[in-house]
Parts: sequence; structure tokens; C-alpha cells
Amino acid sequence: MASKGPGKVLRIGLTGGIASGKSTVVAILRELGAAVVDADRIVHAVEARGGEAYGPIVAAFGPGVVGPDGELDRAALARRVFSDPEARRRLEAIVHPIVRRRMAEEVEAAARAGARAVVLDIPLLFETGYQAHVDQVWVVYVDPPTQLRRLVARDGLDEAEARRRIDAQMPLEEKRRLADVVIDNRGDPAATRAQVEAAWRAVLAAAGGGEAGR
Ligand SMILES: CC(C)(COP(=O)(O)OP(=O)(O)OC[C@H]1O[C@@H](n2cnc3c(N)ncnc32)[C@H](O)[C@@H]1O)[C@@H](O)C(=O)NCCC(=O)NCCS
Ligand SMILES: Nc1ncnc2c1ncn2[C@@H]1O[C@H](COP(=O)(O)OP(=O)(O)OP(=O)(O)O)[C@@H](O)[C@H]1O
Repeated sequence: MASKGPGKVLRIGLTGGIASGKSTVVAILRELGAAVVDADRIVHAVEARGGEAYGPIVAAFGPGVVGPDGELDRAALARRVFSDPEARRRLEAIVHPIVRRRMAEEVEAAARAGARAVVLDIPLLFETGYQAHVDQVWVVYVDPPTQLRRLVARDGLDEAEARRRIDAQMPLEEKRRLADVVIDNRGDPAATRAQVEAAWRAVLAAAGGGEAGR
């Protein structure tokens, strides 16, 4: 864990596996008043037509990844990169540096706006080594069969495609072992909410109490 300098914002890295429940946990944290930086949202923004990553991606992957409306055909690009690790690394080499910079800017902005704690929702936190840049890591955990079932149900993928996406990430069991805080999302939403509320209360206490999130 990185040390927290005096007067600095407490950075919480929130991660998990695909469909483990990060968005569900983030929605609860927002309700509790947390400032949240969302890596997937930034990815979508920079990959949109006219965004910083759009041109380099089209140059690298060709017109086959552009849809009729001129936006990236995300489904086509996903099929490509989740069946070819080399292509995935090429995409990541374009997108990740831009996302890292934007996240740092958003943390700065939240701190300037008075937040004492910021949640960074980063699906690939461990895979990208970002744990060195946060003060604590929360992992949203589910067991593998639950993860597969929820991913298939949410995204309408067949089981083989869902497995490929899960296999493109560090195993969730391993992430759980590396966590400072584990949110166990195997149970019902109420059980998850109780854990998130308790973990956020601990953050408020560590960050000096009061309105730490905003
Ligand atoms: C492959 C792309 C086009 C698929 O887009 P799509 O709209 O279907 O999915 P979305 O971007 O909403 O991501 C959904 C989830 O997929 C998983 N995922 C996405 N990219 C990756 C990756 N490179 N490696 C492993 N898992 C990934 C994450 O769990 C993420 O939360 C897109 O995810 C992308 O450009 N990825 C590269 C950038 C990246 O690494 N993003 C992950 C977080 S920084
Ligand atoms: N405790 C729960 N019980 C039942 N279903 C749940 C629970 N938590 C989340 N889900 C469902 O599981 C799916 C995955 O959850 P969510 O979208 O929050 O995951 P995620 O980690 O944000 O995924 P991604 O990495 O793909 O963005 C969603 O359809 C969500 O409604």
C-alpha cells in the first residue's frame, strides 16, 4: 500500500472480476456520498468518436472495428481482443496510459472540490499494477460459478465467450488474497450493502470523519 501523505485525499482502489458486482457496490457508495472515479466510463469516453483513443485504435485495428454510425463497434473489438491476447495488449497499450492520466486528473479535481476520500473503480487494478497508486484496495468477490452465471445473464453471452472474458483477467480468488477489504457479493444485495456501509464507515473514520466523500 502507498502511504497517505498529510492533507492528501485517501484513494480507495475498488476492483473485482468482470460481473463480480463492482457497479452494484459503486452505486451504494455513491448513495453514501462517496466521490467515485470510474475507469470503464473514462474508457468509453476516450474511445468515443473524436475521443483521444479513437483514432489510434482505428489506425491499429482497421475499419472492421468501426460501426455504420462511425462509432467503434465495441462488440467486434471485444470479440477480437478477447480471442487474441496480443491484440488485447495492443489495445491496452493505447488506452491505459490515457485512462491513467484522466483518472489522476479526476482525483485531483475531487480533492480540490473538498473530498478527503475517493473511490477509484478499476476493473484491471492488479493487472495494470495500479495498486501501487492507491492507499487501500477493496475487492468485490463472488465464486466462479456465480460470476459466470451473472455474466451470461447480464450480457447475453454464450458460456464459452463469457469464459474467455473471465479468463482474460487475474483469477478473482487471487485478487481476494491481495485485498485489504473484501466485499463478498455471493449473497443477496442487502448482505452486500451491509458490508459496504461498514467498510465506508471505517473510511470516514480513517479520513477524519464527517463528509469525507465530498
Ligand atoms: C474490449 C472493449 C472494446 C469492450 O467494450 P465493452 O463495451 O463490451 O465492455 P466495457 O468497456 O464496458 O468493459 C466491461 C468489462 O470488460 C472487462 N475488460 C475490458 N477490457 C479488458 C481487458 N483489456 N482485459 C480484461 N478484461 C477487460 C472489464 O471487467 C470491464 O469492466 C473495451 O472494454 C476496451 O476497449 N477495453 C480496453 C481498455 C481496458 O483495458 N478496459 C478495462 C478497464 S481500464
Ligand atoms: N448480490 C447480487 N445478487 C444478485 N445479482 C447481483 C448481485 N450483485 C450484482 N448482481 C448482478 O450481477 C451482474 C453483475 O454485476 P455488476 O454489473 O455490478 O458487475 P461489475 O463487476 O460492475 O461488472 P463489469 O466488470 O462487467 O462492469 C448484474 O446484472 C447485477 O445486477
